[in-house]
Amino acid sequence: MAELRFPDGFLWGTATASYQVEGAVREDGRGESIWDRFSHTPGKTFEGQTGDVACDHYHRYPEDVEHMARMGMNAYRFSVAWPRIFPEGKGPVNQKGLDFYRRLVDALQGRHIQPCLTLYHWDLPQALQEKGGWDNRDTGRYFAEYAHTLYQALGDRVPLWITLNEPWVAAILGHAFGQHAPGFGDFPLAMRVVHHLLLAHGWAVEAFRHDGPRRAQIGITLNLSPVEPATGKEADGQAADLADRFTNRLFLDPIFRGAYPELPDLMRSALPQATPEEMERISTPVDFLGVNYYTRQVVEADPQGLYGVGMVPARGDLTEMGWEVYPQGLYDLLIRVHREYHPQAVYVTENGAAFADEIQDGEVDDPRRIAYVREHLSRAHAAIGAGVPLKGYFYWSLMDNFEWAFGYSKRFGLLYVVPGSLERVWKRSARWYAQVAQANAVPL
Ligand SMILES: N#[N+]C[C@@H]1[C@@H](O)[C@H](O)[C@@H](O)[C@@H]2O[C@H]12
Repeated sequence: MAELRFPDGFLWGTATASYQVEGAVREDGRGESIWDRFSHTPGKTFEGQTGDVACDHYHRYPEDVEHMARMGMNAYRFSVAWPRIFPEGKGPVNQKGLDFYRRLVDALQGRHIQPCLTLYHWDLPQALQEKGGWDNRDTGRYFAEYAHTLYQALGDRVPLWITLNEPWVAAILGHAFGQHAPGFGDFPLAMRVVHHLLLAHGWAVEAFRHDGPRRAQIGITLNLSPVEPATGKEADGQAADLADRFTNRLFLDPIFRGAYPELPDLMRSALPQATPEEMERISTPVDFLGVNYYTRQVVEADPQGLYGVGMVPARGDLTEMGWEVYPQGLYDLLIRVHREYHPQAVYVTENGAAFADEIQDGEVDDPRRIAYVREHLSRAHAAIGAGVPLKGYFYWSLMDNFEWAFGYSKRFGLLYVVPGSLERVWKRSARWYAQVAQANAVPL
């Protein structure tokens, strides 16, 4: 059978995030997070749904690890809930919180699954939000202390460490558009948060270099997407360039080039005046870049749009999120970041799709998700062939979970989670992905 073989040692995993899967939000000393507060605020999430129980991964993780092992996964990307470790964001460590993640890492290692740990996937301790949150530079210092605590506790048992997940989303959706926690609609605030998140990243990498685990690696995960002009008109091209600067380059440039990209005056003036020392800190070298890829952006010049940029509505093969299925964008993106930013290594830390999955007689047939993953993996394989140092792929997500403001209405998982019982049911895509992982090859 024709197949695309991946390099030996390629990581095949799935990804989740603490607030989206764990539940147990009041258990074993966990403090409140900004997502607890946001999801319990009327009108913020689909039907007022919250992550209070989510997938109950906090208690069911042994079963979930067994599912991963049966799939033949050799890696698992998860995030640590900062409020489980420091209920108030700083101060005394909550030992029971640390113990949970020690048990999870033990279970993964027991099944030869490499842990890939994300330090921050948006669930900031509410106590820090009440001191200004990411608008307060001190939060970045507390983040570095939190990171250092985990380096000491889990060390080399975790080979891959990610400082931040999608800081653009945390900053912009959470502070400019109000669609995510903490729910502000203040663009200058959002730009200060961009800078403070980058500083937090730099301080955490420095702490890692100073006395973190010796044999492990650290990186950051960015949400990236190719930006294309709707037409060949110069104005649309300029709009695409600006959208690229405001989304992709806003983080890629500081981290890999030590400087922000050129931005429109209004946008630039909202960024704090960064000192050379701060930019050096932010661009402390990382071992890898995590890429979260879902779709491309098509934009046009639009005087009514943000900074004159209008998003062209996606057309064609759409997911339940309304995103265009565009596998070629993964290839284009991987080639671009490789050629322009030269990361030592790259992982696809998230790629996946929500479709209208239905369970019938205990079966979930999801051919569109199989096609989605097969097409994206074929582009990933081509990128490797073109020289991109791609070392692994994490499907988003292991299981259906709390999709932020969409609640449980969007199903991304390979495992179908039955409402109420929370029973996990393998979708057909789970069996297909298991074959890929076990063969280290994609069947064509
Ligand atoms: N939406 N969507 C799915 C997925 C979300 O569930 C993750 O938490 C984020 O890291 C990223 O946005 C991608």
